[in-house]
Amino acid sequence: MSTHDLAELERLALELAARVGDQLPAVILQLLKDGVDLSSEPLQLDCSLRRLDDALQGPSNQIYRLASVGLEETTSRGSPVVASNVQPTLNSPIGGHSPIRSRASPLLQRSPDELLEGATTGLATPTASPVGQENRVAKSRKANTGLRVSTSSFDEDGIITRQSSNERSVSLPRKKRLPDNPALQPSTLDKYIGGVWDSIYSSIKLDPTEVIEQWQAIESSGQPRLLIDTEREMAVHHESAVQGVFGRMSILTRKVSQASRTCRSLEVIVQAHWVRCFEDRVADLGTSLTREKAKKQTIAEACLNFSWSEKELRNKMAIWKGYHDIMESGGWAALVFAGAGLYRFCKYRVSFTEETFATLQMLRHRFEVAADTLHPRWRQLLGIIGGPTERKYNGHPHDHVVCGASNEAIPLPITYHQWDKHFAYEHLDESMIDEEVWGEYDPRLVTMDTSDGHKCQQCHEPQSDDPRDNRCQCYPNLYGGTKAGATPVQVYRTSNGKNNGLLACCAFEPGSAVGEFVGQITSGLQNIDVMVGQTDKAVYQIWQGRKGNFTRFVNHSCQPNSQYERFVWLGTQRIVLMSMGIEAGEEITVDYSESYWKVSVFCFLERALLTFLLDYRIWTKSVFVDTRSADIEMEIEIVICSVQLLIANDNLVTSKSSINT
Ligand SMILES: C[S@@+](CC[C@H](N)C(=O)[O-])C[C@H]1O[C@@H](n2cnc3c(N)ncnc32)[C@H](O)[C@@H]1O
Repeated sequence: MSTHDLAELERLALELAARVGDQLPAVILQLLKDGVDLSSEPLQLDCSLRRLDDALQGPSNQIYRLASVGLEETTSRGSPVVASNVQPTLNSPIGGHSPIRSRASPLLQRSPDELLEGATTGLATPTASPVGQENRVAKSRKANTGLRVSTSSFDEDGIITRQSSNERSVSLPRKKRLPDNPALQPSTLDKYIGGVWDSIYSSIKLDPTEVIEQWQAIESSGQPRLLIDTEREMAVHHESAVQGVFGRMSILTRKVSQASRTCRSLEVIVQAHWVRCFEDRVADLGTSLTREKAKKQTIAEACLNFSWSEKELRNKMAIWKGYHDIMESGGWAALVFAGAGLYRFCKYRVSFTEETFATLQMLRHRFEVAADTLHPRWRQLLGIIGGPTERKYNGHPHDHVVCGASNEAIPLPITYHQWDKHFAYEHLDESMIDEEVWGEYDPRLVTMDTSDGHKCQQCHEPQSDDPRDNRCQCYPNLYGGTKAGATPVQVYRTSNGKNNGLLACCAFEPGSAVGEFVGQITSGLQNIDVMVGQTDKAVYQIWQGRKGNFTRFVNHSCQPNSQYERFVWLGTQRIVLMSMGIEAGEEITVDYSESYWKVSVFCFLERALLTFLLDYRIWTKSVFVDTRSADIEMEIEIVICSVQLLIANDNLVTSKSSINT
């Protein structure tokens, strides 16, 4: 077959796929308008080829089913969540949903018999036309799609699991009833742990130098330098000066708040440590006195040093003992990063049970991994009590894989050594273009009118990286210049054969972004896990095998708690992992079996048709695409009028096709 024929075939396959992709949304919309409930039964899209010679023999001709794609999730599941911020786009055949998850097309490995049986296929890789494209084959790992949600609240890894699959619905979060007087409510363990994660992943900077700097600034001039400058500018009193004052005051307030937060951590460190010293002193006196007398004498000594009454001291001690116990089980990070609820947690002691301390012990290394990697100087605070100030976990937060109950975290590369002794992973904040493939071109660029600046395709508000100009609030934690700090997720070691997975440390509201799918923008990879992106101009792959971000560790589940969404930021397509309601402590999962590629019928058909035509050298007249549910049966017939695709004779003739539905 000549190159020209191949090109013609490819063009034909693309055209067919485009037509199917174009018509499908309208067909589904029409069905919805006709009142057909597409959510009650699974919909199926079948793609078949019929041999022309069979067709000529009559209606009993053999139909070659190429692939079968369930459509139910594209019409029902995603909609409620995305309704608020995702509009259908031209590029997604079924309403702006997920791009596809690509694995090598099983079609490529199938025998004609298997094809005739019409087995459901996997995903096809796209045809892109980047510079220097080559087929690079890498090791393939098969996804097992059998993950089911169990019923316990904590599994053996200390991971929260769902109570029932029904909870996985995408309804918006229910508002919690506020307690009558929140300030007086005792803090529960969940709230406490949430507070620790919140502050570890917040922008606070726990570092003794913060306190020293502020103190020195006050001492040297009577008041902070920042304020003196500010007042000078205020005298001028024109608009930019007011703005300047505001800016400086914001910085001063931030620094003093940081210093105050650091002081609070220092305070609880010394108070918890004081309890340990108290116990030592009691033990020391206990060598010559009864324990009761030893304790009484130690309290008397302390009252003298603090200048407090015994009652006052005992009240404080009760709280400090709480700090000490938390530190003993959850480690120093559990105490140092405790949120505002720490005092109440220890005062009411409602959750001071064995289970609580077992849970904190389980989280100890997880807290430490996050604290050490995100706040490299936090352990310096322990210097105040002569504690160890050296970091245990260095590098990037996701260089460490946290393990089940109370085990130390292990280095990420070790978890891949069974497949690759030299495994290394480079953490990226932004995707990188594979220049060998795309040169200078970014295949994620979409065609759009920017005469009026960049407008969001979903909310239609102006987009900008400068937060003062940006009005798009679609995924505010990812785009718009007010990026939050690190995402509260950790790589964890699963115990059920999935190798690593991704854990949520904090809850993610339905519809909020967990993160962007970041990796190497490439093309032409086969037999390897890649995400396929598609714009009106190009089809590209995002590969995360050796570089990327944490979305690389998201496993498949048939009852996922997140999904991928296309989003265009400043004219460049992004793929965002969006929460469908993720609880703190839960594994983050997506459905990357059929549901990813089923929405991109376009890519799938394109490859399926092409492969079939090329491999089996048949000539065809019609392609049928059916959508079916249990009670409705319909058929979208794509009739290619007088197509003569005579590949066997190396003689390719095509004519214009038309589609009937
Ligand atoms: C994107 S990676 C996810 C992270 C992966 N578990 C790891 O350790 O690198 C996809 C691969 O994870 C594995 N995987 C994902 N979900 C799975 C599941 N539910 N059951 C078994 N393996 C799964 C498969 O090997 C798949 O090719």
